[in-house]
Amino acid sequence: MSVRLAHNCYGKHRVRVSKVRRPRQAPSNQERHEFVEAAVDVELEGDFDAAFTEGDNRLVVATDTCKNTVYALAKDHDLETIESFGLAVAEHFLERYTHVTLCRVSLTQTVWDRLGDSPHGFVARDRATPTAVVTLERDAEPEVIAGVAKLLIAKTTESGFTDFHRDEFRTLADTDDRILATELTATWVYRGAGAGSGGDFIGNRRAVTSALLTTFVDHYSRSVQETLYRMAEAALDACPEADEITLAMPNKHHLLAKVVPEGTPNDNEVFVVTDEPFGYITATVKR
Ligand SMILES: O=c1[nH]c(=O)c2[nH]c(=O)[nH]c2[nH]1
Repeated sequence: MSVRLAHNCYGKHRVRVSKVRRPRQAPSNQERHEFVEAAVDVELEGDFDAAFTEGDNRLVVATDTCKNTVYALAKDHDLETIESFGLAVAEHFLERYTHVTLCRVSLTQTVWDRLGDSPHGFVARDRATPTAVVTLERDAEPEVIAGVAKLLIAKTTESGFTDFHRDEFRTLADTDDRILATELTATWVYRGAGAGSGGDFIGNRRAVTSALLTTFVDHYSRSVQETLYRMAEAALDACPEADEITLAMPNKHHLLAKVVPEGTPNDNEVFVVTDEPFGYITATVKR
C-alpha cells in the first residue's frame, strides 16, 4: 500500500509554569510579590518528515527541550500577559531553529488576584463554589452543612517545611521558603437553632470565608497541617453557630524549576506547577 505523510506536528503540552515577581527588598515577607501562572502548549512544524518516515531524529528538537525552553524564557520574561509570553516563546523557536517553519503556542492562565492586602497572598479568580448539604430527619434537629469548594489560594513566601521525619526513604530537603498553594475545601456544620430557617447563613459564610483567608496569610506556615488547624480554629471563632469544621487542603506543589543553561540562577522565581501526585491534608476541628 502506498501512503504518504500528509501532515505532522509535535511539541510539549501542559507545560505548567508559575512565576513570582519579586521587587527584592529585604525582608522577604514584606516584599510585595506578583504571582502569575500559565499552562503552555508548544507545537512545532517544519522539516520533521524524516523522523516520522525514516526514524531519523537529527532535526528533532526534543519535546523535553521545548519544556525546558518555556522555563528558561520565563526566567527573563515578566509574564505580564500570556499573549506576550506566547510571542516570546514562538519567536525563540523560529529564530533558534531554522528548520522550524511554524510554532504554535497555546496558553491558558490561572488568574491570581491579591488576597486582601497581603503582599504575598493570592486567590484564584472565579473558581470557588459555595456548597450546602441539608438533612432533615423526622423528630430531630435540622443539620445544615455549609461549605466552599475549589477555593484556590497561594502564598509566595512565609511557608516552609523542615525537620520532618528522617529515614532512608526521605529525599525531600528542608525548605524555609516555598510557595504554599492549595485548593481548599471547607465544610462547617450548623445544628439546632443555627441550622433553622432563621440562621444567618450569609453572614456566617462571609465570616468563615474571611477567617479562613485571613488566617492563611497571617502567619509563617511550618506545614499545611499547622496552617489548616489555625484556619479551622479561626473559622470556628468567627462563627459561633458552627460547631465543627472540616478542611481539606491538597498541597498543589510549585517546585523550583531548573532553568537552562545549567547554572542559571533561579532565586525562587520560576516554578514547575505539578498536578500529581499531590499531598493531601485534611482534618476536622470541633469545639
Ligand atoms: O506542609 C507539608 N506537609 C507535609 O506533610 C508534606 N510532605 C511533603 O512532602 N511536603 C509537605 N508539606
